[in-house]
Amino acid sequence: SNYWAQYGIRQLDGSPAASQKEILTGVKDVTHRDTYAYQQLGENEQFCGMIESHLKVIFIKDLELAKKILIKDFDHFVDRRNFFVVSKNSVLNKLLSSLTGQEWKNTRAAVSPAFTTGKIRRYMESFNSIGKDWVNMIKEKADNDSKTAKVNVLPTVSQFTTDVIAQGVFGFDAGTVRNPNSSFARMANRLGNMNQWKVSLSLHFPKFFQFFGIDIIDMEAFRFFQTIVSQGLQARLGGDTEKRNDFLQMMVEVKKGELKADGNDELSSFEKDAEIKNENKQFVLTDDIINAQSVTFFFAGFSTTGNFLAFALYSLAAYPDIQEKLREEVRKIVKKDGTFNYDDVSQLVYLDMVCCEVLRKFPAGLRVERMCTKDYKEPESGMFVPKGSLVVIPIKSIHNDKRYYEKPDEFYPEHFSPENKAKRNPYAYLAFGQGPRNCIGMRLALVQSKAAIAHVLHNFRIEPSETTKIPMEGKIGSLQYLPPDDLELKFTVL
Ligand code: HEM
Repeated sequence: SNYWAQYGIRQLDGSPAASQKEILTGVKDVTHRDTYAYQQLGENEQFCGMIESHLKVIFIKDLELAKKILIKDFDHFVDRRNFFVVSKNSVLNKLLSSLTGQEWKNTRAAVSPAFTTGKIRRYMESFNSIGKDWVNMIKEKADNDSKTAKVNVLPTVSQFTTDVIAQGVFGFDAGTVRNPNSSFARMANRLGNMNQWKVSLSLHFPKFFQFFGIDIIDMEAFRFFQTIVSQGLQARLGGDTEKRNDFLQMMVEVKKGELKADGNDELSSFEKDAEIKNENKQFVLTDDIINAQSVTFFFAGFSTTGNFLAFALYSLAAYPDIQEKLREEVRKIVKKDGTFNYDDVSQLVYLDMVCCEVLRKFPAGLRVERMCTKDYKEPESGMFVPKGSLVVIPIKSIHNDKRYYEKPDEFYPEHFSPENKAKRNPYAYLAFGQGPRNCIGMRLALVQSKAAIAHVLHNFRIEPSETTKIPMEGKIGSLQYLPPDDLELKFTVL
């Protein structure tokens, strides 16, 4: 049926790119349809309608429309679809990424100060100490003569990210770099790496999952972290007076009204507004909400950051000249003891260009999605978005559009030179989404990853191994873009 015809909107059928059967069997993902729809729409077609199982979708191609949805008329598009709607577990519905309406606004405002650069600075010490342990662990694996280690990239980077989360969120030394089988690491992997096929099915048949009470996440792992968080919170709220530098500590400070953003400039105007609203509403940050936000790190921050690092190391191995240039930059700021200073790392221009280019080519999230919560009419384009429909902004297609990027098929950090960046429409770069509901962990993810890359490049030359496929193709799975499981690289001690 042609649902969108009643609103005078062109309806596009995405099934030539991915049939319902291919999607349900996990061979393809709805985002294959995004790529197809993006190509089907003409230069001047700004959007179209699509149907995705039970969802009515408005698919956006035009960046001005994207801007209206993400910022100017955000009021109509506050919510995201709830990935965990199928779950019996109410705490999952309290994740920042799933919350809706006013409750989302309050929670976002309450936890935002914990994600400003001033607060992330607190973590730099652990990025350095974990980074050094990590580099030493890789060195121990290197062959005595050739000084080369073959590294299975994904599990290796996740040792780093696991310890960083354990330390940064829970103030807990998980020791995964030293002992890759730590129970914290096993549980983090179980929680962070969801069964893609199950997730994909749940998106199509939420009612079925609800009816049979099927959980899409690993509940045992989930309870493991809930227990750690509850105990940590109680200790910090109770007699534990030791000053800690972790997320739980900041949440306790929020609860007591002690945590403020360190320079107001760092908060977006939305966050400032929300902060004021928040005081009026007397929003109470309950232990349940804190608990849920701590677990968010695993869903929203764990595999995204690990995958980003894996893609970054792969890109540097595949482009030795870029690697060399970056190593020179990194070595200018390394301190005698092999660590890095927060401000120095943040100011490296080429490192930032390389990271942006990695995220342009390999965006962890393939779409920005917003649920329309009240009917929306955009007068210039004639676009009408009925309440209850889903707006899709295709990140990967926009990142590969020649109109915005000179050499979309190449790995070309110059796309993000200060001059090129200044010339480009900012909405053409959506790796972390945009607007009030963008990625709250962006700064944390970038600083942590930049520290990891700096430690690796200072100590190793990275090269493809015999088994590394060039060019690498990412795997597409339930709205995410993932590196291949068997990505292997050679690390040679310098
Ligand atoms: C390279 C790593 C990462 C990438 C590429 C990434 C990407 C994204 C994207 C595309 C979104 C959707 C934004 C939108 O809808 O406009 C998002 C949301 C989110 N991210 Fe990240 N992310 C990363 C790391 C992290 C980390 C480390 C955290 C730590 C807590 C995090 C927490 C979140 C949360 C909580 C949301 C939902 C925000 C809300 O609904 O208010 N992310 N991320």
